[in-house]
Amino acid sequence: MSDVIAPDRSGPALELTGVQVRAGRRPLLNEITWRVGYGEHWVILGPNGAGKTTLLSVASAVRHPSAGTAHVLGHRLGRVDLRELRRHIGLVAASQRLVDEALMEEEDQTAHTVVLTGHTGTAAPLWDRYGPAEHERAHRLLADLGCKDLADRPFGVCSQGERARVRVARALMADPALLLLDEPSAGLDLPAREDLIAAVEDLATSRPALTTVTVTHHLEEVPATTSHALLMRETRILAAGPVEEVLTPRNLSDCFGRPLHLDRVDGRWYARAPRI
Ligand SMILES: Nc1ncnc2c1ncn2[C@@H]1O[C@H](COP(=O)(O)OP(=O)(O)OP(=O)(O)O)[C@@H](O)[C@H]1O
Repeated sequence: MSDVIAPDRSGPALELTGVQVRAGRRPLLNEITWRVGYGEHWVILGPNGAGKTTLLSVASAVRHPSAGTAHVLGHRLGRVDLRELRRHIGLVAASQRLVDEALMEEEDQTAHTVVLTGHTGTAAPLWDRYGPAEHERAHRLLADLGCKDLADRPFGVCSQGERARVRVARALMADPALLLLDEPSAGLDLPAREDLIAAVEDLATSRPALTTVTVTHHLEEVPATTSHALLMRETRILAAGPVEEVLTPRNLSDCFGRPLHLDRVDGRWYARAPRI
């Protein structure tokens, strides 16, 4: 019998207790205690080098803590096959090569093909593994992300904004319980950013069981459907909890080390530094 593991929904989606991550002697994360319930939508904010991506690497079952315990989808890292666990986690990160985009461009593969590769979690398509149901699902996901017209377009000619939404569709192909987005709007122009945010907000409604964690540098990129926020500074959590309690001018000023004003319009946040 294979060791297939499934998300355990009797507890939280993520539970990190006293987590430390070191690279050599250098601490990258310290005393991280964090709990994410199923169906919650978190944003992680913090200055460059605070440890946000390192935290996502633990949450995505890519990295073990050096100390402390991390449960991901109810399974303790260190006691479970990480590759099996990662089948239930969708990760969209500009820094990671999840799909061989150069090969996709070279071979004129379509956006639909890129989404299909999410089914096998491979960098290139494995055609004998995709039946009519997978093809149909890839089309549906492109439609869900507001880009069904891209299905037959070569991925290589898609704009950065279109690629960003195709990557999210690809991450959803394996029907993950947890979707992690690391700076999904990086490099997008204003309309492309807004389209991506709208697509992520729609997911919160269309997939109520999906848990999401988004890392971003900009308050303007925080989806209105965000339920919780975590602020990091210098390897540690500064504040974490319901978004209305955490995203305050005082917390943000402490986090980024300068006075900041914060506005909220139609559910979205806008931050700016006052002129001194
Ligand atoms: N393998 C490693 N060895 C040594 N230092 C590392 C390693 N990985 C990350 N770091 C350092 O750890 C710190 C935290 O990195 P991380 O990428 O988690 O920060 P971040 O908050 O995501 O930053 P940014 O906003 O700039 O993307 C950085 O100073 C980085 O240089």
